[in-house]
Amino acid sequence: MSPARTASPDRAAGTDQAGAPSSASTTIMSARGLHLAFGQTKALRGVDLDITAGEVLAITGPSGSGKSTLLHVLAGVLVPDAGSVDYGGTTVTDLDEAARSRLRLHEFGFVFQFGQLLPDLSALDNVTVPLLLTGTPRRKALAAARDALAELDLAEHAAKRPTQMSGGQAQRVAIARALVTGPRILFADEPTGSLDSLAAERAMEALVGSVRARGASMVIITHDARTAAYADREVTVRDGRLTIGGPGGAASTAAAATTATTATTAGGPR
Ligand SMILES: Nc1ncnc2c1ncn2[C@@H]1O[C@H](COP(=O)(O)OP(=O)(O)OP(=O)(O)O)[C@@H](O)[C@H]1O
Repeated sequence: MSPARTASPDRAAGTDQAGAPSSASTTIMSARGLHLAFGQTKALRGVDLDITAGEVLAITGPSGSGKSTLLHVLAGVLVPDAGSVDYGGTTVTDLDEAARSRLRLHEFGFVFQFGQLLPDLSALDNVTVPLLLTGTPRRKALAAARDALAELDLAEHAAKRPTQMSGGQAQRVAIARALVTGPRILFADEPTGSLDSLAAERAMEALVGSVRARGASMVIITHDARTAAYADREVTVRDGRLTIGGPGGAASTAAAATTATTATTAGGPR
């Protein structure tokens, strides 16, 4: 079993790692005192943030304020100069690149603005890839990928390559690819930024609906108020600091827990 797997919070609903009943507001990721500079540019200047199991958290803020940097540090893509990120009892920021890579592959999912699908592969093969990387046998991986595509209303497009689909369809393939491994946290960086408003709405409905149906958490960066409206909680980054929204305030956590508990597969805005 890889360190990434041992880092996972218990996947059985209702228990924590020690087997005790978990409250609906269990913190699954906790960041403290994050600082990161790129040369003279201080992208993060002391960020504290908690992510609760089952919550959809929007990170908003002006261009260049540090949103993507924060998301990449939380997801173990970047290592901060100071501060720590804890996930399920593992200090992500202490792991080496190989262990962080395993963690990303097994525990996290990623959706980016421009889907970043492999252009020469069909939708089905694109969604199958992460499962093959985690060691899932090919036949099982293909079946799971087909299910994920069907869930996003893409069954009839499975054989198409990304260039043969609309932007919205391709982005939904990217969502299926991010969800097919069953991530506990999905990190989405402007996932609808390249889409027109109708396609963006459809993609967000699919994304939030699928995340809630799985009881996963999502951290979503967005400039768009309509996208942020799907979140349970919103924090704002300015000049590398959180200016609105604390680590995971009681009121917002309770709201997120309520939403997670009562969530259906419908993913409409608040
Ligand atoms: N790899 C890098 N090298 C140098 N500077 C960087 C790098 N990545 C980010 N920065 C700088 O760090 C600051 C924060 O960037 P970041 O991408 O996190 O902002 P953002 O809020 O996500 O912006 P946007 O909304 O425009 O995507 C910016 O000043 C940016 O220019």
